[in-house]
Amino acid sequence: MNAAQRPDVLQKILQRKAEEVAERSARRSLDEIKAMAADGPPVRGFAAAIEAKIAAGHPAVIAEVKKASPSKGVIRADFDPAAIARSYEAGGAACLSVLTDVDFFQGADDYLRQAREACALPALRKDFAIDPWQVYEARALGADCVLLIVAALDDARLAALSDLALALGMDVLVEVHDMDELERALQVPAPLLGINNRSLRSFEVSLDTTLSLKHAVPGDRRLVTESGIATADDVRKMRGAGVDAFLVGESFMRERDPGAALQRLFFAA
Ligand SMILES: O=C(O)c1ccccc1NCC(=O)[C@H](O)[C@H](O)COP(=O)(O)O
Repeated sequence: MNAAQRPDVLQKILQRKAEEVAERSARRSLDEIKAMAADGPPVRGFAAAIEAKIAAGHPAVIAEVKKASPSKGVIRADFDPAAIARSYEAGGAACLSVLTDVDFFQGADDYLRQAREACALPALRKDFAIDPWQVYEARALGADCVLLIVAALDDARLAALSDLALALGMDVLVEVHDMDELERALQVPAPLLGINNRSLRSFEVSLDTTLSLKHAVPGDRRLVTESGIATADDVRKMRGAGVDAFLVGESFMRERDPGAALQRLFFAA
């Protein structure tokens, strides 16, 4: 089966996610999860942390806590989210991204709690949000930002989930893969706009995805380039094109000390 014939992994993930939301919301009602969200720890400004780094003349790195992925299998067997978070903070990260999806990324809600509690960085809950219940759940877990993947949502659902997250005090990272999705993303008033360089069909990564869409991102959005950033050349290419915010997982996760790897890649003279 070639890449063009391969079913989009996102569709498989979304099918399973709908089952997961049904299971979780049967165990805990919307009213209960709303009450838990209201009791969540105070929000740390996620977009503000990115802007502060950039205003200080630095790249803003959202450093991902990622054990495994559909494209690569297990990336880091020796996985301690709290130690990784502390290492990222010491290495100069602006924010964390923590994968909580169980079935495809071997993530866990506890990884988000542990990573966030171990440091002062704001944290993105990296999951596949399709339902308001999950947005309340994210806040209850302590998330400071949620990911909304345009390819996973129709316009009405995208707007509703974004409005809800913002109303709960969180930031929203709206993620796109192509021009159609970018145009849809711009209907949502969220400042963080992620361009994911990884194809959901072939898993191929091309930084040209960011470079080819960048011109269409208005000045009031903060472009975050996501996936496949691994070398000094990648960083130079992106910064040369005016991209100052990065979401990086695998290349740090494969290093013994992920924060030292971040420091070398982004802050070495
Ligand atoms: O990482 C995957 O294999 C993947 C597959 C299908 C949907 C999403 C996927 N990754 C989520 C991400 O966006 C990345 O974890 C994130 O951008 C970091 O990418 P990387 O630096 O390449 O680990």
